[in-house]
Amino acid sequence: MKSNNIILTGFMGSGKSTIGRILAKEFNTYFLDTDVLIESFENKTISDIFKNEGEEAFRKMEKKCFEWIKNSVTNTIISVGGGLPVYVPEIKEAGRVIYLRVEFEDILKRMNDEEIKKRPLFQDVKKAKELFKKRDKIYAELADIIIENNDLNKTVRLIKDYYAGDK
Ligand SMILES: Nc1ncnc2c1ncn2[C@@H]1O[C@H](COP(=O)(O)OP(=O)(O)O)[C@@H](O)[C@H]1O
Ligand SMILES: O=C(O)C1=C[C@@H](OP(=O)(O)O)[C@@H](O)[C@H](O)C1
Ligand SMILES: [Mg+2]
Repeated sequence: MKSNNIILTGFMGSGKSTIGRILAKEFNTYFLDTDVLIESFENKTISDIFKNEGEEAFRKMEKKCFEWIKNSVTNTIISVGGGLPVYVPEIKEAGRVIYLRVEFEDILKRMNDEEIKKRPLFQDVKKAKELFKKRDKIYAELADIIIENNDLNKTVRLIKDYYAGDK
């Protein structure tokens, strides 16, 4: 299916959900966030899923969520959880993939306690840094475009310009 979706990937805290919401307004189109979808499908928070059912169960939910998106969603801005491309490498089948890249040290600066609390895999900063190093290459390999997301407005403008050039 030719979907016209735009998929935002990147590490936890790189700004996928924030930028996705803004882009959907700018493009006057729909917005989906896989974490929000999973929480709603399961009627549980991500933290509770990790705590009570474990990461493997969460990855199965992500895979199911992705399959649904791939088969049913078009013309939508989709922010995916930071781990999804690692476990669902066929992500490109559902749309154009943009990697929102931010250096780990900069992510750390923008994450407050509340943001950290929501993310089970960000509880140990050393482990999160190791995860970032491993995933950075994977995100880059699976992306159609890589954007250094330091300045929110600049990122939105770059993505808009990129799509304007497409038409
Ligand atoms: N340039 C930026 N782009 C997007 N979010 C930013 C930026 N700078 C700071 N933030 C903040 O970073 C935090 C994490 O953003 P979020 O969109 O939830 O990330 P993700 O969905 O990638 O985990 C939010 O509190 C957001 O307001
Ligand atoms: O990187 C990961 O493995 C995860 C990222 C989270 O989403 P964000 O990238 O929006 O924080 C969420 O899906 C879950 O906590 C696992
Ligand atoms: Mg998010």
